[in-house]
Formats: sequence, C-alpha cells, structure tokens
Amino acid sequence: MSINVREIPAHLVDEAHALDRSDPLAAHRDAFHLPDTVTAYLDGNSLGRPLKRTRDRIGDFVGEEWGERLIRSWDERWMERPLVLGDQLGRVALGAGAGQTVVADSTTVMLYKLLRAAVDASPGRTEIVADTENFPTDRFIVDAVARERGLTVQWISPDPSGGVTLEEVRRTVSEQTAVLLLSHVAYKSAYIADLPAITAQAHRVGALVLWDLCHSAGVLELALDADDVDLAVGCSYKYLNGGPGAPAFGYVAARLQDRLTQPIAGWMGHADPFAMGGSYRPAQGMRRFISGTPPILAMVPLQDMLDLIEVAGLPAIRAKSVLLADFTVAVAQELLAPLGVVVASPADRERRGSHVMLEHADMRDVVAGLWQRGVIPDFRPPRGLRVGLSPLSTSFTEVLTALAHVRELLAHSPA
Ligand SMILES: Cc1ncc(COP(=O)(O)O)c(C=O)c1O
Ligand SMILES: Nc1c(O)cccc1C(=O)C[C@H](N)C(=O)O
Repeated sequence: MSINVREIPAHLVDEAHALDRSDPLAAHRDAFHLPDTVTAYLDGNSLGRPLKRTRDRIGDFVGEEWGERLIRSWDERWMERPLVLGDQLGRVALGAGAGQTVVADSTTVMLYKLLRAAVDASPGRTEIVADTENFPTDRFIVDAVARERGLTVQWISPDPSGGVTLEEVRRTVSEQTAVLLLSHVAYKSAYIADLPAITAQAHRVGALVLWDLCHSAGVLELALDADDVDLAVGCSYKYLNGGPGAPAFGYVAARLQDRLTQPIAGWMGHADPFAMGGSYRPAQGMRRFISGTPPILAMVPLQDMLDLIEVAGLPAIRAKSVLLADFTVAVAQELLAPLGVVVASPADRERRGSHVMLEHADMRDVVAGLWQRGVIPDFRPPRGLRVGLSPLSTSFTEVLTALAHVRELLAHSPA
C-alpha cells in the first residue's frame, strides 16, 4: 500500500524537500543500494545498508587476495589487516592515534576480553559499576565477569528516556570501583552520556572506564585520545555499514596496553604466532587483544565505508544527523503526538544520538504493519518504535514518508 502524500501537511513536504535539496551529503546516498522494494529504511542503527561498490570489492577479494594469492595473503597483508584497519577506524571515526585500535571478534567477545583484562589490572578493587538500561549483552557480560572474579556489581538505574548522568556516576563510583562500563549513546533513548566528564570523574577515584561505542561509531565525533579514554569497544555493522556479523573493534589507550592481559589467550595474539611455541606470550601492542583468526573477508565492507566516511567527514555527518533527528522530533510532535505518541529521546540535540525513540502502546503492531509496507524502523520493548538515522543514506523525505505511514497505521489501529 502506498502513502497518500496529499494527506501529509504541505508545509512538511516542502520542508523535507528543502532539507534534502540543501543537504551537502545528499549525493552520497546514491553510493548505497536503494532497492525499490524498500520505501523507507530507518534501521541503519541496527544494520547499515550496503554500499554498491562492496559487491565488486568482495568479488575482487575472492578472485585476487583469496583466489590467487591464497595462503600467501596472510604474510602479504592479512596478518596486519586488523591493525591497519583499526588505525584507519581510529583516525577517521574515533579520534584515536595509531596503534590503539584493533578490528576482531564480536562486540560481545571484545567486551568480555577488555572488561576482564581491566578488572584483572585493578587488584584490591571489589566492584564493577554499570547501568540497568544498557544493552543486554553489556549487562550479561558484567554479571559474568563479576561472578568469575568474585566482584559485586553496583547498578545505576537511569531514567529510561535519558541516560546515565555525571551526577549518578559521582554518587556511585568510589575507591572500590575497578571498572565503570557505560554505553556512550543509549541504545533505546539515544541519550549521549557526558563521556569526557564521566571519564575524568572515574579517574579521580582511580577507576578505569570501558565505553561501548556501538551507537556512536561512524555518526558522532569522538576524541578518545583527547578525552583520556581508557578502553572502548563497538560494532561495525551499524553506522559503519560493515554488514551482518562484521567484526567489532576494541580500543586500548597506549598507556595501558602492557598492563592488560586479556583472558582468551589464542595463538593469533601471541608474540610470535608461527613459532608455534610451548606457552602463551602476549604480543606487544594491540595484537595481544586478538585471540583466534580474525574474519578478514568480513572486513571488506567496513573498509569501503571508512573510505566514504573519510571523504564525507564526521563533522558533516554529525551535522546532518542532528538535523535529521530534529526533523524527526518535529514531525512526530505534529503528526503523531495527537495520537498519543511520546518522544522518549532527549529534547536537547546536544545530548541526543542518531536515533529517536517514539513510544505508544500499539507500537509492536504498528512496526509489524510498517514492515509489510516496506517501511523499516525497529521495535524495542515494551512500546518503542526506534527511528534510526544514518546520515549518509537517510533522506529527510524518507523520514517524513515513514512517519506518515506510522500516523496512518495508528489512526486505523483498533485501540
Ligand atoms: C550497545 C550495544 N552493545 C553491543 C551490541 C551487540 O553486540 P554483538 O555485536 O556482539 O551482537 C549492540 C547491538 O547489537 C549494542 O547496541
Ligand atoms: N546485532 C543485531 C543482530 O545480530 C540482529 C538484530 C539486531 C541487532 C542489533 O544490532 C540490535 C541493536 N544493537 C540495538 O541497538 O537494538
């Protein structure tokens, strides 16, 4: 069923078109696969769209690096690729100098490795601090590491429509805290935690901080080195468009690398993997945070997106993200608030990441109806429709069309 555009207030259509016309990044949209069967894609914060060039690049990889060079590619480039790509990611998206970022594993596994390593580097400290609104994998890993190492967990319970504040951190971290684990951008509300101030506060009591950057990397300007961040992880299939199951990244500040020993002591993190030596001796630098063979093939799309982000520039990407989110909130207030929809993301654009949470009791059914129409946001329990905004591939018209469909479905829901 297609939307009757005449039902959308004309001033909103004009505004969406004007915003698209004046968008300095608009031309990049054409670099992505945009199939006709998808009316609006607003889930790039879960799985980014593929770039068109990636299809060829994967074909070339199979024919050349893999097909022709075969096992020789490990020596020629693959052994270094997790670190070379990590350096590019650090430079382009994280504000991280070379030698501090590695691409490997899933976020879950990298989170486990860095959290365990950080806890083990903090002898005598008895607790981990984390929050109840974080993504399940983060909470589960905190519980698991605490159990393994006999630590307690101090849980912060932030406002679900907001996120963990500096004040809450100040009240909770102490000389007992080994590590504080937080998401920079909350996966439900999109609240942006005050990363520099929270990091400084944790350091004041001697604690380490591990930041989950899943919803920040590729869409927010980050300055990990300048902000004195200790450790960070993130996934590459959201705003970094690495594709399903693309590897995670881990960042460890250079000043900490020698002090940290991660728990999955595999041969690929060994100082001399091909010596096939008798016992584990961790490599110097970021290589020690690798465990088994890294997924080299799955790094091809990520490389393509990093190249594009480098051209577009993160300041421009963040600027468009802010405009897209402002527009989403304004349209939601005008078209959906009268039907009982509540915007459950920060009103302050400085504290809001690149998605907007819209809540209503019927959202589960509405999202199911939207997917049937080729309009694709996601649903997060108990009542949230999440509008994910990927600045390089999302247009303002796409957002307006999607929210007009939401209005139509809500207006016709039985309630
Ligand atoms: C905050 C956060 N952490 C971690 C993950 C995922 O971890 P993994 O890539 O291991 O599935 C996600 C999304 O899936 C997330 O939103
Ligand atoms: N990683 C995902 C997956 O493998 C399947 C479906 C969704 C996801 C997600 O990324 C969920 C996402 N992190 C979220 O913020 O809700």
